[in-house]
Amino acid sequence: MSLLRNRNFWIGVIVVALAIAPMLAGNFTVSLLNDIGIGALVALGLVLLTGIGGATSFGQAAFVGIAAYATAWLTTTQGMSPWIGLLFALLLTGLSALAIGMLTLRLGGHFLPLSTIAWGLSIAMLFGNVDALGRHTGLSNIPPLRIGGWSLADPRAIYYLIWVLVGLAFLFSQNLLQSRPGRAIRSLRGGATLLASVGADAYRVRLTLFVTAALFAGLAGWLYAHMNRFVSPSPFDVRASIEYLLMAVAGGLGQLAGALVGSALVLVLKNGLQDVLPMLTQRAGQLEAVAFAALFILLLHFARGGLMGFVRRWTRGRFSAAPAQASATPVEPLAHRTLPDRGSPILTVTGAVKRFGGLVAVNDVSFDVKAGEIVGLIGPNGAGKSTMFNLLTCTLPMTAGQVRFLGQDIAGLPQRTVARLGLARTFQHVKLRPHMSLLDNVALGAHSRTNAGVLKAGLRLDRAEERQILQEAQRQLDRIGLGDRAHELAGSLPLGTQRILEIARALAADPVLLVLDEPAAGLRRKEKMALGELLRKLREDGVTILIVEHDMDFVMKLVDRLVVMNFGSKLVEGVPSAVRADERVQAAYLGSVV
Ligand SMILES: Nc1ncnc2c1ncn2[C@@H]1O[C@H](COP(=O)(O)OP(=O)(O)OP(=O)(O)O)[C@@H](O)[C@H]1O
Repeated sequence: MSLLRNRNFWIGVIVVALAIAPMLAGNFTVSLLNDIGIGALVALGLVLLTGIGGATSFGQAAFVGIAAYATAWLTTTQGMSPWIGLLFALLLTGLSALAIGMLTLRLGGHFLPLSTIAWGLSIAMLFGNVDALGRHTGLSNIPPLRIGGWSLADPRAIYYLIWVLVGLAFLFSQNLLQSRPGRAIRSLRGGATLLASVGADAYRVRLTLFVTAALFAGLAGWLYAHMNRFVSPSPFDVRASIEYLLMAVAGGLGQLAGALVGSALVLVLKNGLQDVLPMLTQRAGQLEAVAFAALFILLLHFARGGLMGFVRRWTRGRFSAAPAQASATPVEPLAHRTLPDRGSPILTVTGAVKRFGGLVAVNDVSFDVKAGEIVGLIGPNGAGKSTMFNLLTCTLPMTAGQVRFLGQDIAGLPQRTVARLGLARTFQHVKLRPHMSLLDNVALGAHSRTNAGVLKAGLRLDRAEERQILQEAQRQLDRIGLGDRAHELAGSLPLGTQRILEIARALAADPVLLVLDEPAAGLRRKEKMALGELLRKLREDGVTILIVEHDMDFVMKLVDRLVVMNFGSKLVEGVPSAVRADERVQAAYLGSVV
Protein backbone atom coordinates (compact mmCIF):
# COMPACT_ATOMS: atom_id res chain seq x y z
CA MET A 1 0.00 0.00 0.00
CA SER A 2 2.76 2.45 0.92
CA LEU A 3 4.41 1.90 -2.49
CA LEU A 4 1.09 2.74 -4.16
CA ARG A 5 1.08 6.04 -2.30
CA ASN A 6 4.64 6.88 -3.28
CA ARG A 7 4.75 9.70 -5.81
CA ASN A 8 8.08 8.73 -7.32
CA PHE A 9 6.89 5.15 -7.82
CA TRP A 10 3.97 6.39 -9.92
CA ILE A 11 6.15 8.78 -11.90
CA GLY A 12 8.47 5.83 -12.65
CA VAL A 13 5.51 3.64 -13.71
CA ILE A 14 4.18 6.37 -16.03
CA VAL A 15 7.61 6.99 -17.59
CA VAL A 16 8.23 3.26 -18.22
CA ALA A 17 4.70 2.77 -19.58
CA LEU A 18 5.10 5.74 -21.93
CA ALA A 19 8.53 4.53 -23.08
CA ILE A 20 7.30 1.07 -24.08
CA ALA A 21 3.82 2.07 -25.28
CA PRO A 22 4.75 2.59 -28.98
CA MET A 23 6.34 -0.87 -29.07
CA LEU A 24 3.16 -2.56 -27.87
CA ALA A 25 0.32 -0.32 -29.05
CA GLY A 26 -1.33 -0.08 -32.46
CA ASN A 27 -1.23 2.95 -34.76
CA PHE A 28 -4.49 4.37 -33.47
CA THR A 29 -3.38 4.25 -29.84
CA VAL A 30 -0.02 5.86 -30.63
CA SER A 31 -1.77 8.70 -32.47
CA LEU A 32 -4.17 9.09 -29.54
CA LEU A 33 -1.22 9.24 -27.12
CA ASN A 34 0.38 11.92 -29.33
CA ASP A 35 -2.81 13.97 -29.13
CA ILE A 36 -2.94 13.44 -25.35
CA GLY A 37 0.65 14.71 -25.00
CA ILE A 38 -0.09 17.81 -27.06
CA GLY A 39 -3.32 18.42 -25.13
CA ALA A 40 -1.43 17.99 -21.82
CA LEU A 41 1.01 20.76 -22.79
CA VAL A 42 -1.83 23.24 -23.34
CA ALA A 43 -3.70 22.05 -20.24
CA LEU A 44 -0.51 22.38 -18.18
CA GLY A 45 -0.38 26.08 -19.05
CA LEU A 46 -4.02 26.34 -18.00
CA VAL A 47 -3.41 24.59 -14.68
CA LEU A 48 -0.72 27.20 -13.97
CA LEU A 49 -2.71 30.16 -15.27
CA THR A 50 -6.23 29.28 -14.18
CA GLY A 51 -5.85 26.67 -11.46
CA ILE A 52 -2.94 28.20 -9.61
CA GLY A 53 -2.92 31.82 -10.81
CA GLY A 54 -6.72 32.26 -10.80
CA ALA A 55 -7.03 33.84 -14.30
CA THR A 56 -9.52 31.92 -16.46
CA SER A 57 -8.71 31.75 -20.16
CA PHE A 58 -11.18 30.67 -22.84
CA GLY A 59 -8.71 31.57 -25.56
CA GLN A 60 -5.78 29.19 -25.15
CA ALA A 61 -6.40 27.41 -28.47
CA ALA A 62 -5.66 30.72 -30.23
CA PHE A 63 -2.05 30.52 -28.97
CA VAL A 64 -1.81 26.94 -30.22
CA GLY A 65 -3.04 28.28 -33.55
CA ILE A 66 -0.63 31.23 -33.70
CA ALA A 67 2.33 28.87 -33.23
CA ALA A 68 0.96 26.24 -35.62
CA TYR A 69 0.31 28.80 -38.37
CA ALA A 70 3.63 30.56 -37.73
CA THR A 71 5.69 27.42 -38.28
CA ALA A 72 3.41 26.22 -41.10
CA TRP A 73 3.80 29.52 -42.97
CA LEU A 74 7.57 29.75 -42.42
CA THR A 75 8.30 26.16 -43.44
CA THR A 76 5.89 25.93 -46.40
CA THR A 77 6.09 29.37 -48.00
CA GLN A 78 9.63 30.37 -46.96
CA GLY A 79 11.17 26.89 -47.04
CA MET A 80 12.77 27.29 -43.61
CA SER A 81 13.66 24.46 -41.23
CA PRO A 82 10.98 23.44 -38.70
CA TRP A 83 13.55 24.18 -35.95
CA ILE A 84 13.68 27.82 -37.09
CA GLY A 85 9.89 27.46 -37.20
CA LEU A 86 9.98 26.55 -33.50
CA LEU A 87 11.84 29.74 -32.60
CA PHE A 88 9.56 31.83 -34.82
CA ALA A 89 6.42 30.16 -33.43
CA LEU A 90 7.46 30.70 -29.79
CA LEU A 91 8.53 34.29 -30.48
CA LEU A 92 5.24 35.15 -32.19
CA THR A 93 3.16 33.37 -29.53
CA GLY A 94 5.10 35.05 -26.70
CA LEU A 95 4.78 38.51 -28.26
CA SER A 96 1.07 38.02 -28.98
CA ALA A 97 0.49 36.87 -25.38
CA LEU A 98 2.45 39.86 -24.10
CA ALA A 99 0.37 42.29 -26.17
CA ILE A 100 -2.96 40.62 -25.33
CA GLY A 101 -1.98 40.26 -21.67
CA MET A 102 -1.01 43.92 -21.39
CA LEU A 103 -4.38 44.91 -22.84
CA THR A 104 -6.56 42.55 -20.81
CA LEU A 105 -4.91 41.37 -17.60
CA ARG A 106 -5.74 44.51 -15.65
CA LEU A 107 -9.42 43.73 -16.15
CA GLY A 108 -10.91 42.40 -12.95
CA GLY A 109 -13.79 40.04 -12.16
CA HIS A 110 -15.67 38.52 -15.09
CA PHE A 111 -14.19 40.92 -17.63
CA LEU A 112 -10.96 38.96 -18.02
CA PRO A 113 -12.60 35.62 -19.00
CA LEU A 114 -14.98 37.56 -21.30
CA SER A 115 -12.07 39.27 -23.00
CA THR A 116 -10.36 35.89 -23.55
CA ILE A 117 -13.44 34.75 -25.48
CA ALA A 118 -13.24 37.93 -27.56
CA TRP A 119 -9.60 37.51 -28.58
CA GLY A 120 -10.00 33.74 -28.91
CA LEU A 121 -12.77 34.30 -31.45
CA SER A 122 -11.01 37.06 -33.34
CA ILE A 123 -7.68 35.26 -33.73
CA ALA A 124 -9.40 32.09 -35.02
CA MET A 125 -11.39 34.29 -37.44
CA LEU A 126 -8.16 35.94 -38.59
CA PHE A 127 -6.70 32.56 -39.61
CA GLY A 128 -9.72 31.98 -41.86
CA ASN A 129 -9.49 35.35 -43.60
CA VAL A 130 -5.83 35.86 -44.44
CA ASP A 131 -4.83 34.80 -47.96
CA ALA A 132 -1.23 34.03 -46.97
CA LEU A 133 -2.58 31.56 -44.40
CA GLY A 134 -4.76 29.75 -46.96
CA ARG A 135 -8.03 31.22 -45.57
CA HIS A 136 -10.49 28.43 -44.60
CA THR A 137 -8.56 25.79 -46.57
CA GLY A 138 -5.50 26.28 -44.38
CA LEU A 139 -1.89 25.32 -45.16
CA SER A 140 -0.85 21.82 -46.18
CA ASN A 141 2.38 19.97 -47.04
CA ILE A 142 4.03 21.11 -43.84
CA PRO A 143 7.38 19.30 -43.64
CA PRO A 144 7.87 16.68 -40.94
CA LEU A 145 10.40 17.23 -38.17
CA ARG A 146 13.88 15.77 -38.61
CA ILE A 147 16.59 15.23 -36.03
CA GLY A 148 19.82 14.89 -38.02
CA GLY A 149 19.02 12.23 -40.61
CA TRP A 150 16.12 10.79 -38.61
CA SER A 151 12.65 11.74 -39.89
CA LEU A 152 9.85 12.12 -37.36
CA ALA A 153 7.12 11.78 -39.99
CA ASP A 154 5.96 8.51 -38.45
CA PRO A 155 3.64 8.93 -35.43
CA ARG A 156 5.81 6.45 -33.50
CA ALA A 157 8.87 8.64 -34.07
CA ILE A 158 7.38 12.04 -33.16
CA TYR A 159 5.80 10.31 -30.15
CA TYR A 160 9.11 10.34 -28.28
CA LEU A 161 9.76 14.02 -29.01
CA ILE A 162 6.24 14.94 -27.84
CA TRP A 163 6.57 13.05 -24.57
CA VAL A 164 10.10 14.24 -23.83
CA LEU A 165 8.82 17.82 -24.25
CA VAL A 166 5.78 17.06 -22.05
CA GLY A 167 8.17 15.68 -19.40
CA LEU A 168 10.41 18.74 -19.60
CA ALA A 169 7.43 21.10 -19.40
CA PHE A 170 6.22 19.32 -16.25
CA LEU A 171 9.68 19.49 -14.71
CA PHE A 172 9.93 23.19 -15.58
CA SER A 173 6.53 23.87 -13.99
CA GLN A 174 7.34 21.83 -10.91
CA ASN A 175 10.61 23.75 -10.41
CA LEU A 176 8.84 27.03 -11.03
CA LEU A 177 6.21 26.46 -8.35
CA GLN A 178 8.91 25.72 -5.75
CA SER A 179 10.68 29.04 -6.26
CA ARG A 180 10.57 32.78 -5.66
CA PRO A 181 8.40 33.58 -8.72
CA GLY A 182 6.39 30.40 -8.03
CA ARG A 183 5.48 31.55 -4.53
CA ALA A 184 4.31 34.87 -6.01
CA ILE A 185 2.23 32.95 -8.61
CA ARG A 186 0.72 30.76 -5.87
CA SER A 187 -0.13 33.94 -3.94
CA LEU A 188 -1.97 35.66 -6.82
CA ARG A 189 -5.30 34.44 -5.49
CA GLY A 190 -4.51 36.24 -2.23
CA GLY A 191 -4.95 39.57 -4.07
CA ALA A 192 -2.80 42.41 -5.35
CA THR A 193 -2.49 44.03 -1.90
CA LEU A 194 -0.87 40.94 -0.42
CA LEU A 195 1.70 40.83 -3.22
CA ALA A 196 2.30 44.57 -3.01
CA SER A 197 2.97 44.17 0.73
CA VAL A 198 5.99 41.97 -0.09
CA GLY A 199 7.17 44.30 -2.85
CA ALA A 200 5.77 42.28 -5.79
CA ASP A 201 3.64 43.57 -8.66
CA ALA A 202 0.60 41.28 -9.10
CA TYR A 203 0.03 42.53 -12.65
CA ARG A 204 3.59 41.66 -13.70
CA VAL A 205 3.41 38.26 -12.01
CA ARG A 206 0.13 37.53 -13.83
CA LEU A 207 1.50 38.78 -17.14
CA THR A 208 4.59 36.56 -16.85
CA LEU A 209 2.38 33.61 -16.01
CA PHE A 210 0.09 34.38 -18.95
CA VAL A 211 3.03 34.45 -21.37
CA THR A 212 4.44 31.22 -19.87
CA ALA A 213 1.09 29.44 -20.33
CA ALA A 214 0.88 30.77 -23.90
CA LEU A 215 4.38 29.46 -24.63
CA PHE A 216 3.33 25.97 -23.49
CA ALA A 217 0.37 26.27 -25.89
CA GLY A 218 2.80 27.52 -28.56
CA LEU A 219 5.02 24.48 -28.13
CA ALA A 220 1.92 22.31 -28.51
CA GLY A 221 0.95 24.21 -31.67
CA TRP A 222 4.37 23.69 -33.23
CA LEU A 223 4.20 19.93 -32.53
CA TYR A 224 0.62 19.82 -33.84
CA ALA A 225 1.56 21.45 -37.14
CA HIS A 226 4.50 19.13 -37.85
CA MET A 227 2.67 16.04 -36.66
CA ASN A 228 -0.50 16.57 -38.73
CA ARG A 229 1.40 18.36 -41.54
CA PHE A 230 -1.72 20.43 -42.17
CA VAL A 231 -3.36 23.37 -40.38
CA SER A 232 -6.81 24.94 -40.77
CA PRO A 233 -8.71 27.40 -38.52
CA SER A 234 -11.23 25.11 -36.79
CA PRO A 235 -8.91 23.26 -34.32
CA PHE A 236 -7.97 26.66 -32.87
CA ASP A 237 -11.39 28.19 -32.24
CA VAL A 238 -13.11 28.89 -28.92
CA ARG A 239 -14.64 25.40 -28.88
CA ALA A 240 -11.15 23.93 -28.81
CA SER A 241 -10.21 26.38 -26.03
CA ILE A 242 -13.15 25.16 -23.97
CA GLU A 243 -12.01 21.60 -24.53
CA TYR A 244 -8.54 22.46 -23.18
CA LEU A 245 -10.14 24.11 -20.18
CA LEU A 246 -12.28 21.01 -19.69
CA MET A 247 -9.10 18.91 -19.70
CA ALA A 248 -7.60 21.03 -16.94
CA VAL A 249 -10.82 20.99 -14.89
CA ALA A 250 -11.40 17.24 -15.37
CA GLY A 251 -7.85 16.38 -14.37
CA GLY A 252 -7.72 18.80 -11.47
CA LEU A 253 -6.96 22.50 -11.78
CA GLY A 254 -4.96 22.61 -8.58
CA GLN A 255 -2.27 20.11 -9.57
CA LEU A 256 0.18 19.85 -12.44
CA ALA A 257 -0.56 16.15 -12.96
CA GLY A 258 -4.18 17.14 -13.55
CA ALA A 259 -3.18 18.42 -17.00
CA LEU A 260 -1.99 14.98 -18.09
CA VAL A 261 -4.83 13.08 -16.47
CA GLY A 262 -7.42 15.52 -17.85
CA SER A 263 -6.03 15.45 -21.38
CA ALA A 264 -6.13 11.63 -21.36
CA LEU A 265 -9.64 11.57 -19.89
CA VAL A 266 -11.16 14.05 -22.34
CA LEU A 267 -9.50 12.65 -25.47
CA VAL A 268 -10.25 9.00 -24.62
CA LEU A 269 -13.85 9.97 -23.88
CA LYS A 270 -14.09 12.00 -27.07
CA ASN A 271 -12.82 9.09 -29.15
CA GLY A 272 -15.18 6.73 -27.35
CA LEU A 273 -18.13 9.02 -28.05
CA GLN A 274 -17.11 9.36 -31.69
CA ASP A 275 -17.27 5.57 -31.97
CA VAL A 276 -20.51 5.05 -30.08
CA LEU A 277 -22.70 8.06 -30.94
CA PRO A 278 -22.93 7.47 -34.73
CA MET A 279 -24.44 4.07 -33.94
CA LEU A 280 -27.20 5.77 -31.95
CA THR A 281 -27.98 8.89 -33.97
CA GLN A 282 -27.18 10.75 -37.16
CA ARG A 283 -26.53 13.91 -35.15
CA ALA A 284 -23.46 12.56 -33.41
CA GLY A 285 -21.54 15.87 -33.69
CA GLN A 286 -24.15 17.85 -31.79
CA LEU A 287 -24.62 15.10 -29.20
CA GLU A 288 -20.88 15.05 -28.55
CA ALA A 289 -21.01 18.74 -27.63
CA VAL A 290 -23.99 18.06 -25.32
CA ALA A 291 -22.14 15.17 -23.67
CA PHE A 292 -19.12 17.38 -22.98
CA ALA A 293 -21.29 20.21 -21.65
CA ALA A 294 -22.98 17.73 -19.30
CA LEU A 295 -19.58 16.44 -18.16
CA PHE A 296 -18.42 20.01 -17.47
CA ILE A 297 -21.52 20.76 -15.37
CA LEU A 298 -21.23 17.48 -13.44
CA LEU A 299 -17.58 18.16 -12.70
CA LEU A 300 -18.31 21.65 -11.42
CA HIS A 301 -21.07 20.27 -9.19
CA PHE A 302 -19.45 17.15 -7.80
CA ALA A 303 -15.71 17.12 -8.44
CA ARG A 304 -14.20 20.58 -8.59
CA GLY A 305 -10.84 19.08 -7.68
CA GLY A 306 -11.02 16.88 -10.79
CA LEU A 307 -9.69 13.34 -10.92
CA MET A 308 -6.49 14.35 -9.14
CA GLY A 309 -8.64 15.70 -6.32
CA PHE A 310 -9.86 12.13 -5.69
CA VAL A 311 -6.34 10.75 -5.94
CA ARG A 312 -5.15 13.34 -3.46
CA ARG A 313 -7.86 12.41 -0.99
CA TRP A 314 -7.09 8.71 -1.47
CA THR A 315 -3.41 9.26 -0.77
CA ARG A 316 -4.17 11.91 1.90
CA GLY A 317 -1.91 14.43 0.20
CA ARG A 318 1.15 12.17 0.26
CA PHE A 319 1.05 12.04 -3.52
CA SER A 320 1.96 15.70 -3.77
CA ALA A 321 5.49 17.03 -4.22
CA ALA A 322 7.79 17.15 -1.21
CA PRO A 323 7.49 20.54 0.50
CA ALA A 324 10.31 23.06 0.24
CA GLN A 325 12.87 22.50 2.99
CA ALA A 326 15.50 24.80 4.44
CA SER A 327 19.00 23.42 3.84
CA ALA A 328 20.56 21.57 6.79
CA THR A 329 23.98 23.10 6.12
CA PRO A 330 24.06 26.88 6.66
CA VAL A 331 24.43 29.07 3.58
CA GLU A 332 25.47 32.72 3.17
CA PRO A 333 22.56 34.77 4.64
CA LEU A 334 20.62 37.23 2.47
CA ALA A 335 22.03 40.76 2.59
CA HIS A 336 20.66 42.94 5.43
CA ARG A 337 19.76 46.63 5.32
CA THR A 338 21.74 49.05 7.46
CA LEU A 339 19.22 50.18 10.05
CA PRO A 340 19.00 53.86 11.08
CA ASP A 341 20.51 54.82 14.47
CA ARG A 342 18.26 54.33 17.49
CA GLY A 343 16.18 57.45 18.14
CA SER A 344 16.49 58.91 14.64
CA PRO A 345 13.15 59.65 12.91
CA ILE A 346 12.04 56.93 10.46
CA LEU A 347 8.52 57.98 9.62
CA THR A 348 7.25 61.55 9.73
CA VAL A 349 3.60 62.33 8.99
CA THR A 350 2.88 66.06 8.47
CA GLY A 351 -0.60 67.53 8.10
CA ALA A 352 -2.15 64.33 6.66
CA VAL A 353 -5.65 64.84 5.28
CA LYS A 354 -7.96 62.26 3.70
CA ARG A 355 -11.43 63.13 2.42
CA PHE A 356 -14.02 60.65 1.18
CA GLY A 357 -16.40 62.99 -0.66
CA GLY A 358 -17.70 65.31 2.05
CA LEU A 359 -16.38 63.18 4.93
CA VAL A 360 -13.01 64.08 6.40
CA ALA A 361 -11.69 60.72 7.68
CA VAL A 362 -8.22 62.08 8.56
CA ASN A 363 -7.91 65.76 9.37
CA ASP A 364 -4.48 67.43 9.59
CA VAL A 365 -2.72 64.66 11.56
CA SER A 366 1.02 64.91 12.30
CA PHE A 367 3.26 62.55 14.26
CA ASP A 368 6.52 60.67 13.88
CA VAL A 369 8.07 57.29 14.67
CA LYS A 370 11.70 56.97 15.77
CA ALA A 371 14.03 54.02 15.30
CA GLY A 372 13.78 51.35 18.01
CA GLU A 373 10.43 52.37 19.55
CA ILE A 374 6.93 50.92 19.52
CA VAL A 375 4.32 53.58 18.78
CA GLY A 376 0.61 52.88 19.15
CA LEU A 377 -2.05 54.60 17.02
CA ILE A 378 -5.34 54.29 18.88
CA GLY A 379 -8.80 55.82 18.97
CA PRO A 380 -12.47 54.87 19.29
CA ASN A 381 -14.49 53.34 16.41
CA GLY A 382 -14.45 55.47 13.28
CA ALA A 383 -11.63 57.69 14.59
CA GLY A 384 -9.70 57.31 11.31
CA LYS A 385 -6.98 54.83 12.39
CA SER A 386 -7.41 52.42 9.47
CA THR A 387 -7.52 55.29 7.01
CA MET A 388 -4.31 56.68 8.52
CA PHE A 389 -2.76 53.21 8.26
CA ASN A 390 -3.71 53.05 4.57
CA LEU A 391 -2.24 56.50 3.96
CA LEU A 392 1.13 55.69 5.42
CA THR A 393 1.40 52.31 3.67
CA CYS A 394 0.33 54.06 0.43
CA THR A 395 -2.71 51.81 0.03
CA LEU A 396 -4.81 54.98 -0.28
CA PRO A 397 -3.79 58.31 -1.88
CA MET A 398 -3.70 61.32 0.49
CA THR A 399 -5.85 64.38 -0.16
CA ALA A 400 -3.19 66.68 1.38
CA GLY A 401 -0.12 66.49 3.61
CA GLN A 402 3.13 64.61 3.56
CA VAL A 403 4.50 61.24 4.69
CA ARG A 404 8.28 60.93 4.80
CA PHE A 405 9.85 57.51 5.23
CA LEU A 406 13.62 57.44 5.74
CA GLY A 407 13.73 61.02 4.52
CA GLN A 408 11.87 60.29 1.26
CA ASP A 409 8.40 61.63 0.46
CA ILE A 410 6.41 58.44 -0.16
CA ALA A 411 2.93 59.93 -0.71
CA GLY A 412 1.69 58.76 -4.09
CA LEU A 413 4.27 55.98 -4.49
CA PRO A 414 2.95 52.50 -5.31
CA GLN A 415 2.50 50.31 -2.25
CA ARG A 416 5.08 47.80 -3.50
CA THR A 417 7.73 50.52 -3.83
CA VAL A 418 7.19 51.57 -0.24
CA ALA A 419 7.44 47.92 0.82
CA ARG A 420 10.76 47.66 -1.05
CA LEU A 421 12.03 50.74 0.82
CA GLY A 422 11.63 48.78 4.07
CA LEU A 423 8.08 49.36 5.31
CA ALA A 424 6.52 45.96 6.03
CA ARG A 425 2.93 45.51 7.09
CA THR A 426 0.46 42.94 8.37
CA PHE A 427 -3.29 42.86 7.71
CA GLN A 428 -6.31 43.34 9.97
CA HIS A 429 -7.97 40.45 8.11
CA VAL A 430 -5.10 37.98 7.87
CA LYS A 431 -3.83 37.48 4.31
CA LEU A 432 -1.95 34.19 4.34
CA ARG A 433 -1.99 31.50 1.66
CA PRO A 434 -3.78 28.70 3.52
CA HIS A 435 -2.62 25.90 1.19
CA MET A 436 1.02 26.92 1.37
CA SER A 437 3.32 25.77 4.16
CA LEU A 438 4.38 28.11 6.95
CA LEU A 439 7.86 28.11 5.43
CA ASP A 440 6.58 29.11 1.97
CA ASN A 441 4.34 31.83 3.42
CA VAL A 442 7.27 33.39 5.24
CA ALA A 443 9.62 32.89 2.27
CA LEU A 444 7.20 35.03 0.21
CA GLY A 445 8.14 37.90 2.52
CA ALA A 446 11.72 37.83 1.20
CA HIS A 447 10.50 38.47 -2.38
CA SER A 448 11.91 41.97 -2.64
CA ARG A 449 15.34 40.91 -1.32
CA THR A 450 15.89 38.42 -4.15
CA ASN A 451 15.47 38.39 -7.90
CA ALA A 452 15.21 34.96 -9.62
CA GLY A 453 12.73 35.05 -12.52
CA VAL A 454 10.57 32.40 -14.19
CA LEU A 455 13.24 31.09 -16.59
CA LYS A 456 15.94 30.82 -13.95
CA ALA A 457 13.52 29.12 -11.56
CA GLY A 458 12.09 26.71 -14.15
CA LEU A 459 15.60 25.66 -15.18
CA ARG A 460 16.64 25.33 -11.52
CA LEU A 461 19.39 27.91 -11.86
CA ASP A 462 18.10 29.72 -8.78
CA ARG A 463 19.03 27.09 -6.20
CA ALA A 464 21.75 29.07 -4.38
CA GLU A 465 19.38 32.01 -3.88
CA GLU A 466 16.49 29.67 -3.04
CA ARG A 467 18.55 28.08 -0.25
CA GLN A 468 19.21 31.57 1.15
CA ILE A 469 15.49 32.43 1.04
CA LEU A 470 14.46 29.22 2.79
CA GLN A 471 17.15 29.65 5.42
CA GLU A 472 15.91 33.20 6.09
CA ALA A 473 12.29 31.97 6.29
CA GLN A 474 13.28 29.22 8.73
CA ARG A 475 15.22 31.79 10.80
CA GLN A 476 12.13 34.02 11.07
CA LEU A 477 9.94 31.02 11.95
CA ASP A 478 12.41 30.09 14.71
CA ARG A 479 12.30 33.70 15.89
CA ILE A 480 8.52 33.59 16.40
CA GLY A 481 8.60 30.11 17.89
CA LEU A 482 7.08 28.19 14.96
CA GLY A 483 10.32 26.71 13.61
CA ASP A 484 9.30 23.13 14.25
CA ARG A 485 6.01 23.54 12.36
CA ALA A 486 7.57 24.87 9.13
CA HIS A 487 5.93 22.25 6.89
CA GLU A 488 2.40 22.53 8.23
CA LEU A 489 -0.15 24.36 6.11
CA ALA A 490 -0.83 27.94 7.18
CA GLY A 491 -4.59 27.35 6.95
CA SER A 492 -4.41 24.77 9.74
CA LEU A 493 -3.24 27.34 12.30
CA PRO A 494 -5.58 29.13 14.76
CA LEU A 495 -6.14 32.85 14.11
CA GLY A 496 -3.71 34.01 16.79
CA THR A 497 -0.88 31.94 15.35
CA GLN A 498 -1.76 33.10 11.83
CA ARG A 499 -1.32 36.71 12.95
CA ILE A 500 2.09 35.86 14.35
CA LEU A 501 2.97 34.08 11.10
CA GLU A 502 2.12 37.28 9.20
CA ILE A 503 4.61 39.09 11.40
CA ALA A 504 7.27 36.52 10.45
CA ARG A 505 6.47 37.10 6.76
CA ALA A 506 6.89 40.85 7.30
CA LEU A 507 10.19 40.27 9.13
CA ALA A 508 11.52 38.18 6.22
CA ALA A 509 11.54 41.43 4.21
CA ASP A 510 14.21 42.74 6.63
CA PRO A 511 12.08 45.84 7.30
CA VAL A 512 13.10 49.16 8.80
CA LEU A 513 9.56 49.70 10.10
CA LEU A 514 6.93 47.09 10.90
CA VAL A 515 3.36 48.42 10.70
CA LEU A 516 0.76 46.18 12.32
CA ASP A 517 -2.96 46.62 11.63
CA GLU A 518 -5.00 45.60 14.69
CA PRO A 519 -2.87 42.51 15.42
CA ALA A 520 -4.79 41.68 18.60
CA ALA A 521 -8.25 41.70 16.92
CA GLY A 522 -10.08 38.42 17.49
CA LEU A 523 -7.36 36.96 19.71
CA ARG A 524 -7.98 35.17 23.00
CA ARG A 525 -6.26 36.40 26.21
CA LYS A 526 -3.44 33.87 26.02
CA GLU A 527 -2.84 34.60 22.33
CA LYS A 528 -2.69 38.33 23.10
CA MET A 529 -0.12 37.68 25.79
CA ALA A 530 2.02 35.64 23.38
CA LEU A 531 1.74 38.39 20.77
CA GLY A 532 2.73 41.05 23.31
CA GLU A 533 5.76 39.01 24.35
CA LEU A 534 6.84 38.55 20.73
CA LEU A 535 6.57 42.28 19.98
CA ARG A 536 8.63 43.17 23.09
CA LYS A 537 11.28 40.67 21.99
CA LEU A 538 11.36 42.26 18.53
CA ARG A 539 11.81 45.70 20.09
CA GLU A 540 14.79 44.34 22.04
CA ASP A 541 16.20 43.13 18.70
CA GLY A 542 15.97 46.72 17.41
CA VAL A 543 12.81 46.37 15.27
CA THR A 544 10.75 49.58 15.06
CA ILE A 545 6.99 49.03 15.25
CA LEU A 546 3.92 51.15 14.59
CA ILE A 547 0.80 49.41 15.82
CA VAL A 548 -2.75 50.44 14.98
CA GLU A 549 -4.92 48.87 17.65
CA HIS A 550 -8.37 48.84 19.13
CA ASP A 551 -7.52 46.97 22.31
CA MET A 552 -6.47 49.66 24.79
CA ASP A 553 -5.42 47.30 27.53
CA PHE A 554 -3.12 45.40 25.16
CA VAL A 555 -1.56 48.49 23.67
CA MET A 556 -1.06 50.40 26.95
CA LYS A 557 1.16 47.64 28.33
CA LEU A 558 3.22 47.40 25.17
CA VAL A 559 4.05 50.74 23.57
CA ASP A 560 6.58 53.48 24.30
CA ARG A 561 4.36 56.23 22.95
CA LEU A 562 0.76 56.67 21.87
CA VAL A 563 -0.97 58.81 19.28
CA VAL A 564 -4.70 59.06 20.00
CA MET A 565 -7.11 59.94 17.19
CA ASN A 566 -10.74 60.99 17.46
CA PHE A 567 -13.13 62.12 14.69
CA GLY A 568 -10.22 62.04 12.21
CA SER A 569 -7.98 64.44 14.19
CA LYS A 570 -5.08 63.86 16.56
CA LEU A 571 -6.42 64.22 20.09
CA VAL A 572 -3.35 63.57 22.25
CA GLU A 573 0.19 62.22 21.90
CA GLY A 574 2.36 60.96 24.79
CA VAL A 575 3.55 58.11 26.96
CA PRO A 576 0.87 55.56 28.01
CA SER A 577 0.54 56.81 31.60
CA ALA A 578 -0.04 60.41 30.49
CA VAL A 579 -2.51 59.35 27.80
CA ARG A 580 -4.39 57.15 30.28
CA ALA A 581 -4.75 60.12 32.66
CA ASP A 582 -5.84 62.58 29.97
CA GLU A 583 -9.46 63.70 30.40
CA ARG A 584 -9.99 64.21 26.66
CA VAL A 585 -9.04 60.60 26.03
CA GLN A 586 -11.31 59.37 28.79
CA ALA A 587 -14.17 61.42 27.38
CA ALA A 588 -13.53 60.07 23.87
CA TYR A 589 -13.69 56.50 25.10
CA LEU A 590 -16.67 57.25 27.40
CA GLY A 591 -15.38 55.23 30.29
CA SER A 592 -14.06 52.17 28.49
CA VAL A 593 -10.84 50.62 29.84
CA VAL A 594 -8.29 53.45 29.72
N1 LIG B 1 -13.48 54.04 1.59
C1 LIG B 1 -14.22 54.84 2.35
N2 LIG B 1 -15.19 55.58 1.80
C2 LIG B 1 -15.96 56.40 2.54
N3 LIG B 1 -15.80 56.56 3.88
C3 LIG B 1 -14.84 55.85 4.48
C4 LIG B 1 -14.01 54.95 3.76
N4 LIG B 1 -13.12 54.37 4.64
C5 LIG B 1 -13.42 54.91 5.85
N5 LIG B 1 -14.43 55.79 5.76
C6 LIG B 1 -15.00 56.56 6.85
O1 LIG B 1 -13.93 57.26 7.46
C7 LIG B 1 -14.12 57.29 8.89
C8 LIG B 1 -12.89 56.71 9.57
O2 LIG B 1 -12.87 55.31 9.32
P1 LIG B 1 -11.67 54.36 9.75
O3 LIG B 1 -12.03 52.99 9.28
O4 LIG B 1 -10.41 54.95 9.31
O5 LIG B 1 -11.77 54.44 11.35
P2 LIG B 1 -11.13 53.47 12.42
O6 LIG B 1 -10.61 54.35 13.49
O7 LIG B 1 -10.16 52.57 11.78
O8 LIG B 1 -12.39 52.67 12.92
P3 LIG B 1 -12.51 51.15 13.43
O9 LIG B 1 -11.73 51.08 14.66
O10 LIG B 1 -13.98 50.98 13.65
O11 LIG B 1 -11.96 50.31 12.32
C9 LIG B 1 -15.39 56.52 9.18
O12 LIG B 1 -16.43 57.46 9.32
C10 LIG B 1 -15.59 55.69 7.96
O13 LIG B 1 -16.96 55.44 7.73
